[in-house]
Amino acid sequence: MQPDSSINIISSTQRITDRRPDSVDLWETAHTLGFPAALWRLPNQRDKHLIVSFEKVLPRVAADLDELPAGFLISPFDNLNTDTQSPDQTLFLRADLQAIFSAENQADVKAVSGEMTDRFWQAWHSLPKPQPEQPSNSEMLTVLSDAGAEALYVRNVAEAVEAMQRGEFRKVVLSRTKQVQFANVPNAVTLFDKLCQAYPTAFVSAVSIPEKGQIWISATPERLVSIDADGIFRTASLAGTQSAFEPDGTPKRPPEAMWSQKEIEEQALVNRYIIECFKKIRLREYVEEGPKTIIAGNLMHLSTFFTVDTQAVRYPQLGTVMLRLLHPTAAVCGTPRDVAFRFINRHETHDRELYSGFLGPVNIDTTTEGAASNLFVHIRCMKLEGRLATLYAGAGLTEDSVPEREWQETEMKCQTLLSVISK
Ligand SMILES: C=C(O[C@H]1C=CC=C(C(=O)O)[C@@H]1O)C(=O)O
Repeated sequence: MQPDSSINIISSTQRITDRRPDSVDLWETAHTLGFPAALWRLPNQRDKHLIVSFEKVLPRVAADLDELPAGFLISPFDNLNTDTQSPDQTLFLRADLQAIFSAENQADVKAVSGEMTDRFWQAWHSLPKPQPEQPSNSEMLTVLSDAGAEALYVRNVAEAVEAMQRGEFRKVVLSRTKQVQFANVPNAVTLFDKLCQAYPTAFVSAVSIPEKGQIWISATPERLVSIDADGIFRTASLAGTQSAFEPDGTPKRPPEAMWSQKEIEEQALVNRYIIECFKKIRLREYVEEGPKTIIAGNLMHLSTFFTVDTQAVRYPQLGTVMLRLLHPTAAVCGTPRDVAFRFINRHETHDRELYSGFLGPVNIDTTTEGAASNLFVHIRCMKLEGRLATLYAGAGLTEDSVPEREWQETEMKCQTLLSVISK
């Protein structure tokens, strides 16, 4: 595809200056100007991507993959398509400036020509010169104690179990938060880079939302909806959790993992939820693979993979339609969905905000083959507000759940980020 003449591109042969911007430069420039930015790395890929939106207050849009221009979506959990009161709650970062960084952190940048782009480059030129390496964050992170948190969580799980034993619903995912304080405001790009290195199979991202004063950072293992350049649709069900390590620290072998009946049932419910969504649109031509044990950082899960060739089934809008039907899946909400959603709202005392929503690039050229959209469930994430980080973790409950074990599971999930950002 030929680049548009109104887009200026810095390529390896065409530099606008003697210094080429790296991801920290572009992130910091966006931050200085109050522009939203998203930085991400797709699972099993090396290139990192960054977009900057020149809209300081992000538009709330319908998550329509067929209509939206290139950009990045990030949706709250509390964003049900049946909620007619506030139907469009997904935040959209339009790709006004777009950069791809190769493994050497060399940028190829493209941006639409105009006043805002000029302002951006001026601000970049005025950035203070790169500082020597900052000290690492180790020993500079304090976990803030929340005395009643465990007791409250355990009580809520016990109530959920009783409700499920009475037959009120089959599954619910209850979450909690854990707060940590950095001694100094951490560099989001450094945290992002550490996560990329630690978790090559995760979707790793950092999203800066200046209007909220928040940066969300995550390393999620859960794909929600992808449509690649050839029109291949992908989704997956993910549930069931155990440590990826033996008590002596040796890594477990995924094919030999043992799963309890509770975990098999918990994942089967997510699977059934996805199949029900296909049934609603009478789509039978999906390929289902699994369940298989997968590694997600320090943890293992059960996952089933679904693919559909949207060209073969002549359903080009499948991604958009399934996104509307799937979110929030039974991996973060429960079944039946609306009953579980109400239980969560009645029992969780924190606002989930963007945790357990979805996020990812839409209509972005990720390869030479054309534009693709890749949306993930926003788990294994934290919200950064200055020096304060709030980590979020949930556990899928069934009538067989043991409350204290579920609390332990959320602790392990918090460790996915904590063990990396504290190094
Ligand atoms: C809700 C979360 O994880 C979900 C995804 C995989 C396994 C899960 C579980 O075993 O409970 C959860 O359903 C989370 O990490 O906050």
